[in-house]
Amino acid sequence: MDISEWDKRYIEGYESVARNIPCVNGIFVAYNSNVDAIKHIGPGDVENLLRKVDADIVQQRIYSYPRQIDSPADFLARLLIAMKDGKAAEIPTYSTDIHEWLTDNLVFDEARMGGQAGIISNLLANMDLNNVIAYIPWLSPEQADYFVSSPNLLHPFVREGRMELLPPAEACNPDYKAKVNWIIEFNKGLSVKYAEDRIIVPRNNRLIISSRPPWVRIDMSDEVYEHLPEMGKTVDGAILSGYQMIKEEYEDGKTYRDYIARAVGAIGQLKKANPDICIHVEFTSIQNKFIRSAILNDIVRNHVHSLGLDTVEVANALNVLGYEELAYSVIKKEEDAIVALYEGAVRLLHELKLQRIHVHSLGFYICVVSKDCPIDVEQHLDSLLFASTTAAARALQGGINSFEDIKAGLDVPISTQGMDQIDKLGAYLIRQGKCNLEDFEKGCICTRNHDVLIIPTRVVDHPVDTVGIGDTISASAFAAVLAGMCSTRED
Ligand SMILES: Nc1ncnc2c1ncn2[C@@H]1O[C@H](COP(=O)(O)OP(=O)(O)O)[C@@H](O)[C@H]1O
Ligand SMILES: O=P(O)(O)OC[C@H]1O[C@](O)(CO)[C@@H](O)[C@@H]1O
Ligand SMILES: [Mg+2]
Repeated sequence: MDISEWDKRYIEGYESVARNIPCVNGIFVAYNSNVDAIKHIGPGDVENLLRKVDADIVQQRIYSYPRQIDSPADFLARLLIAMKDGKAAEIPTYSTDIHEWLTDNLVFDEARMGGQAGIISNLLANMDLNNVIAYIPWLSPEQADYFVSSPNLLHPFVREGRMELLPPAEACNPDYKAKVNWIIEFNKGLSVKYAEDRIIVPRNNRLIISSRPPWVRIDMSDEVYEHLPEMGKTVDGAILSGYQMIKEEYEDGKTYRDYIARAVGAIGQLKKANPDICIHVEFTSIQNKFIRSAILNDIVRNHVHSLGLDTVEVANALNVLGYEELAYSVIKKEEDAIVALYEGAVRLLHELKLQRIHVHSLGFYICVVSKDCPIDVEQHLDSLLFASTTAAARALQGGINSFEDIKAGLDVPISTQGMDQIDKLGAYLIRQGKCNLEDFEKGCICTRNHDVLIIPTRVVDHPVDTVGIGDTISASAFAAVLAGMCSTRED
């Protein structure tokens, strides 16, 4: 398909999802939500920060590649690395020192809802989904204020053994504090002078400093855990995220094993009263390879149906699953990186026994689905096109406040770079005899072992923010998949 044909197919995708979305009963969303303190850095900002630290130490830190932020030099090292490559990154910090240093030295531009579960809950509620049940283990009054106030977005609260669903502001715990992450957004073309070097940022992206205070636990109160089957019964799917915060060891003697077991138990509880419930996990950057591996092997494999992630995260996942070479080919900037990405997605689908894996990249998405996924390839294609439209609308407007807002995404141009990338993949697949030109051009490739959807996406030249666009893509696509399943059941 050329761009004008894709434009038409995009409208069909939007209309089909708009028709079907009302039949989704609901989605359960847990665990992570925080306040994102967003700073768009401009000319001179990084140089100012660099003047406050020892340049030699920053240089050493660049070489040592800190996987957690303990000092301003660690922060600047990871910021320079992210800016040089235009790559997204998320690095944890376990003390409040860096937060205080940033507050003293940078003024944030805006504070908004952050965390996959927070962003996704608001998006789904604003899309008018019938019923969004959000569960945030550390829901504080300040955090609750960032949730949209809407009757279709509720949070469980157990009173005298009975579960109630309440607006977040009524379900929060007044003793809890908000978790605040700093988000440093940098724009394509920004020039930064560093020692003898000059960095020119190749792509708009962001660095996240994820605060990990000791009270953040990926868990549930026993009461809510016991009532999960009740909640599972009322929804068609669950979107789970935040596992990146699991630590190897805790101050009180607990270990990652306790939290992994509980996470798997929670999925089991949701499935108890609703064996057909479809579970999506939104992956993210996980610096600790041991935890990354445990999440994939012990939570995702065998328990989860659908996984959403960006290209760096595909490489990271492949890396800990023993596919180091393929992981390297995904991230090195060579001609065949998209082929490696496709091969990697296929590997992950089968290795992790998923029904669906959705990889989002700038300019294109690749989704690989198993043969037993209950909707057909055209419905999968609709869901991806709908997700790209929703993401473009968010990048353009900074948020989605109603289903109607999504339509603006249809006016954002389809990325020609994305088209060029997928043409490379098409040439490879056709050469390998995996599909013919006609199927490839339609975006749907059916093979004996799985089906593959590949679409060019809409890219906004000057996005309001980039943080949270991936969450928007995965959640809107997943909601659309559920809508496809419900409409298929009703037919
Ligand atoms: N300007 C843009 N226009 C449209 N989509 C974008 C734009 N910038 C980024 N994206 C999409 O957003 C995704 C970012 O996902 P990810 O790295 O997971 O971020 P986050 O976790 O913050 O949501 C990219 O993979 C790309 O598909
Ligand atoms: O790992 P954490 O602290 O939950 O942070 C997740 C981060 O990812 C995002 O959800 C974007 O995907 C941010 O809004 C948030 O700061
Ligand atoms: Mg993401």
